[in-house]
Amino acid sequence: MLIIGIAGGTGCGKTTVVDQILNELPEGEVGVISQDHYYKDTSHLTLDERTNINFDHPRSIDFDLIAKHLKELKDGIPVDQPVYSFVKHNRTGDTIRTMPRKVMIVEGILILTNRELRDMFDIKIFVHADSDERLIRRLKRDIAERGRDLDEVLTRYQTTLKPMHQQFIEPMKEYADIIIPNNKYNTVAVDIVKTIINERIS
Ligand SMILES: Nc1ncnc2c1ncn2[C@@H]1O[C@H](COP(=O)(O)OP(=O)(O)O)[C@@H](O)[C@H]1O
Ligand SMILES: Nc1ccn([C@@H]2O[C@H](COP(=O)(O)O)[C@@H](O)[C@H]2O)c(=O)n1
Repeated sequence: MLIIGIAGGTGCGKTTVVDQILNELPEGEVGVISQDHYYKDTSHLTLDERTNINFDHPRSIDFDLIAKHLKELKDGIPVDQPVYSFVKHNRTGDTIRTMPRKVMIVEGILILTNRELRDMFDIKIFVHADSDERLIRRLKRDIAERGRDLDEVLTRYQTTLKPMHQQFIEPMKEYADIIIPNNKYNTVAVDIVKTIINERIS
């Protein structure tokens, strides 16, 4: 199994890059684990308390479960990724069955901060977009898809997202084998990653 880690700040385009990679590749050869599914269970907290969680700090992520699932997939065992609601700030109780594939992509803002995961990745990719570009994309996406308003996104950006990005995410570029500039759609870089994957699955 080839395991590819794709990191980068919120709104840099990780999910979009993953979709572009999957597009045109034979179905059933590449699987995806998304860090967004692995925010810790917060059922013991009120909605107000959950809203105030710093979701850009590594402690908000259940890295042990990601590593366990990745090991199981390597051993050929299917796993059930939790489904997460960005509206309720909690797991929904549902799961998504994920089958082992020849190539597994693990994507998320903080995945390179975890040593155990980093060591499991054969290729580490960092997707870069400038912070103003990322904020604009995040605003549009969170208002359209994640039940947020302008004030929520900007307050979270100033209080936690920006400082956590500077402290934890940006320094992870040091570990990357490939940095994809993604201020604009970068089809050349996506094609290079696709070529690497095609070599592995053919
Ligand atoms: N290169 C790009 N240029 C313009 N918009 C983009 C680009 N990549 C992604 N987007 C848009 O920005 C938003 C955030 O992208 P997404 O892939 O969800 O980022 P991430 O997963 O890194 O948070 C989405 O609405 C997406 O359509
Ligand atoms: N309940 C939550 C959980 C996380 N976030 C934000 O999601 C961002 C990471 O997801 P991307 O798809 O953008 O990579 C992260 O920056 C968290 O602030 C949230 O808003 N609410």
